[in-house]
Order: sequence, then C-alpha cells, then structure tokens
Amino acid sequence: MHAIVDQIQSVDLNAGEETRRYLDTLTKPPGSLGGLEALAIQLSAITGELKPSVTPPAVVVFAADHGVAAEGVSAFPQEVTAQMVANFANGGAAINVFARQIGAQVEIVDVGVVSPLTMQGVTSAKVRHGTANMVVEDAMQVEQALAAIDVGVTAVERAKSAGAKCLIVGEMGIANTTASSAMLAVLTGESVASVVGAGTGINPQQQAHKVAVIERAINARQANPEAPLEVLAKLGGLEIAAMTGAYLAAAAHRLPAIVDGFIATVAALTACRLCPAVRGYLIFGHRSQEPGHDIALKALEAKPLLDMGMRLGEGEWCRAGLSITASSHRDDA
Ligand SMILES: O=C(O)c1ccc[n+]([C@@H]2O[C@H](COP(=O)([O-])O)[C@@H](O)[C@H]2O)c1
Ligand SMILES: Cc1cc2nc[nH]c2cc1C
Repeated sequence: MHAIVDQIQSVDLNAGEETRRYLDTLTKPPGSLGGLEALAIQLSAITGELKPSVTPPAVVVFAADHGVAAEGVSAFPQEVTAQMVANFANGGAAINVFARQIGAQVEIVDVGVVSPLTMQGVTSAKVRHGTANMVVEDAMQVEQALAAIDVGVTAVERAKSAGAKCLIVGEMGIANTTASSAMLAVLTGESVASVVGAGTGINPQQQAHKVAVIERAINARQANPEAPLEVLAKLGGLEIAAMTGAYLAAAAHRLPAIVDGFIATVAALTACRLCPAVRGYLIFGHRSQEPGHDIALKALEAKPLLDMGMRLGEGEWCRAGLSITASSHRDDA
C-alpha cells in the first residue's frame, strides 16, 4: 500500500474528552448544542487542540475521465469534464464562487482528463488519459491507482504547507457516479439497483441501462470486496483514487477533511477500508440526492451535517457548512 498509511494515527480521544468537559462548563444544559458539540469534540480529537481553527480552508478539486462514459451512462458527454476544468481555472464555476466567499484557495488537479489540457491554474498530474471502459477491461492497473492516490497525497501536502487548516475535496468526472456506484456495490455487497441514481440527470430508462452496465462490469471484473485497492483499480476512477489519497493524507497530517457528496463518500469509504483510523478525521458535509449516498454513509456510520438536496460534487458544501464547523469553536460569545 501507499507509504502514507504508515503515518496515520488514530484521532486523540483524550483531547476530544477535554473539550467535552470544557463545553459542559459553559452556561447551557450539557449537550444541548447537539451536533455542534460533537463537531467541536471531533475537531479537538483531530488536531489535539482545545480550540482549533478550521480557517483558512483549502479546496482541492480532482478531475478525470472515465472510459465507461462510452456506454451512455451520463446525461453529459465526456468533453464536459475538460470544459468544466477550464471553467474552474477561469474562476467561473460554482465552487469558485463559494471558495471566494469563505476565503479558500482552490487548486484544480488534472489527474486523468482525456484531452491534453495545459492551462494556467490547473495542476497537471495526469496518471493516464482517462480510465479504460470497465465493462471491457480493468479501469486501470493497481500501479496507476497507487500513482493517482499519490497525486491526492501531494495535493494535500501542498495545501498544508500553504497553511490550510481544513480540507474540502471536490471532483469533476463525467460518468463517475457509474464508477462509484460499481465500487460501492462491491464494497458493501448491496445490489446495484439500490445504489444507482440519476447522476447528472438521466431518465428512468437510462438509469435501468446504467444498472445493467454496472452489473456487467462487476461480473466481468470479479474484484475482491476485501481488497479495496483492487476494487478501486478495476472499477474506480483516477479522481476517486486521488480523493482516497487526499483523505489518507489529511488523516496522516491531522487535518479535518470534509467529505462532500456521493463520489467523495465512496472515496472516503475506500480510504477507511485501507486504513480504518482515517474515519475519525472525516466530517461529512451534506447528504447528496444520489441514493447510494445513504448506503455509503451507513457503511461509514456517518451522519452528514446538512441535507439540502445538493448533487454537484465540486465541494459545494463549503459555503453553508464551513460557518457551522467554524462556529463550533468560536470563543467570542
Ligand atoms: O457529489 C454528488 O453527490 C454528485 C452526484 C451526481 C453527480 N455529480 C457530478 O456529476 C458528474 C457525474 O455524474 P454522471 O451522471 O456523469 O455520472 C461528476 O462530475 C460529479 O461531480 C456529483
Ligand atoms: C456542468 C457540470 C458541472 C459539474 N461540476 C461537478 N460535476 C459536474 C457535472 C456537470 C455536467
């Protein structure tokens, strides 16, 4: 496995307990701030500090293409991945607006977009030009999955060196709900039909086709559910691997990491299967409209902070959620 896993230690439960005791000294019935208190306790356990700060935050968006897009599983064509990367780089996407509002730097990382894409504002870290079509062959080799994990690790290390105190990970990849649904079905043993949703907005007929495509891929690839790296390589995606690496690195460097959306949660599940101690470092931002998200959250015993019907995937939670997270530790009352 990637060497970063050896650097991961469990969160500091004693620091969490100290914060719980402190919260109980404040002028309110013990525990009456519910989830906000749980968040404050978790942030202390992550950082080891009684009053940690989550600002400034960093947003990192990983982008890559998926060979399975050729099966007609998305409402959008593959070219949209590269178009959106250009949009992120030009500051015109939703995540740019939200990031500006919370004072976050944004890094866009090309970990495997099909087109060449050399433009200012995009970190070029292509492991390959999109994955292969998982119905026909393994999406990628295990070595490529490891290289993509490494792209995520180094992006987090850059953000930490630049002073980030919390990490918001987003993604862009046409057809990546197909890849994540396939991974999730194998990792949890749930039926494909129960995890698959409309993604970017396909109709019920196209959704039935998407289920059939994923079932064919799962049968053809025969990934071992107990081997997360194999599941990632055979059925996953380059940006999903990079996000997995980002969560591993966040844990290794004791940075709170926000898991935002369905694809991100499947990457988080993969990271936790690779190293269970990662779980304590993850904060679940919001509940996506994608039906598989509930299944992934249940597998992680996670309760998201917000439920607003969002299903973008760029890191959109950050605008609404960062203020909640930050307020759990504001000491100006
Ligand atoms: O994060 C989510 O919950 C989410 C749910 C549905 C779609 N998306 C985004 O839409 C793209 C994948 O959708 P699709 O239909 O092409 O598989 C990809 O760019 C994701 O960022 C994201
Ligand atoms: C337009 C568009 C923007 C996105 N942002 C993240 N995933 C996306 C998918 C599409 C299709």
